[in-house]
Amino acid sequence: MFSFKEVQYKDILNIGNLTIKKHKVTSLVGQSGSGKTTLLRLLNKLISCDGGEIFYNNQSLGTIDPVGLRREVVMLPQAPAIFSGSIKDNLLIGLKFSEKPPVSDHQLYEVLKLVKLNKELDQDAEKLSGGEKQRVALGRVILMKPEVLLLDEPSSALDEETEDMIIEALVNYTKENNKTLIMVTHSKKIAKQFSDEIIEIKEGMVVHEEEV
Ligand SMILES: Nc1ncnc2c1ncn2[C@@H]1O[C@H](COP(=O)(O)OP(=O)(O)OP(=O)(O)O)[C@@H](O)[C@H]1O
Repeated sequence: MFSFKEVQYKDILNIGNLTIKKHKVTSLVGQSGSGKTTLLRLLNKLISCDGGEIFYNNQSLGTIDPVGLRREVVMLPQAPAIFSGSIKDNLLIGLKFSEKPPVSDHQLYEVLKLVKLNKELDQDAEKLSGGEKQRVALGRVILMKPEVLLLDEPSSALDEETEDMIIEALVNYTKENNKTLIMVTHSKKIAKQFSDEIIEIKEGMVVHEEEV
C-alpha cells in the first residue's frame, strides 16, 4: 500500500526501505520523539519528504493531489479539533471538508452507537468531556469510510478505557470493511494484541519489523 524509498525528512526521519501492507493493521512503536507522528504525517501529505520517494498503490505521493489523497487516507490526530456547534456539525465536518455528501441523522446515530457515545445529535459538542470529544472525532473519521486510517495514539490525558475502545473500534472497522489501519502506539501490549505487523522506529530509523 505504501512503500518508502530512501526517504528523508529534515534530520527527523531517514528510512531506506519500508513497506506498509494493504488490508493489514500496522503498529508503529518507539520512544517519544523517535519520529512516529512525523511518519504518519508523511502518509497523507500533511508534510512532504525532503529526499527519496513514498509510493501509495505504486503511485508516487509527489504526483498525487493532497485533497484527493486525504479522502482515502484519513488521520485521527492525537488531539482532534472540536468546533463550536452541535455533535452533528462536528460529525459532518469531515465529509464537508473532503467534499463528500452528508448522511442522514439515522446513520449519524448508528455511528454514535458504534463509538459508544450515548448523546443527542443537537447537543453542544464543546461541553463534552475529553474522552467524549475523542469519540466524536472517531465517529467523524469512520463516516468518511477511509481506505486507510491513520491513528496517532490518543494523548495520555485520556483514560485507558477510551483509548482501548477507540483502537478496538478502528480495528473492527478495518477488518470488517477490508481497509488498512496504521497506528502509533506506545504500548507493546496493544501492538501485539491488535496488529498484523509491528514497525519499531528509533531516532528516525526503522530498527525492527515483525509479523505478529
Ligand atoms: N515540523 C517540525 N519541525 C522541526 N522538528 C519537528 C517537527 N515536527 C516534529 N519535530 C521533531 O521531530 C522529532 C520527532 O517527532 P514526532 O512527533 O514524530 O515523534 P513521536 O515519535 O511521534 O513522539 P511521541 O511518541 O512523543 O508523540 C521530535 O524531536 C520533534 O521535536
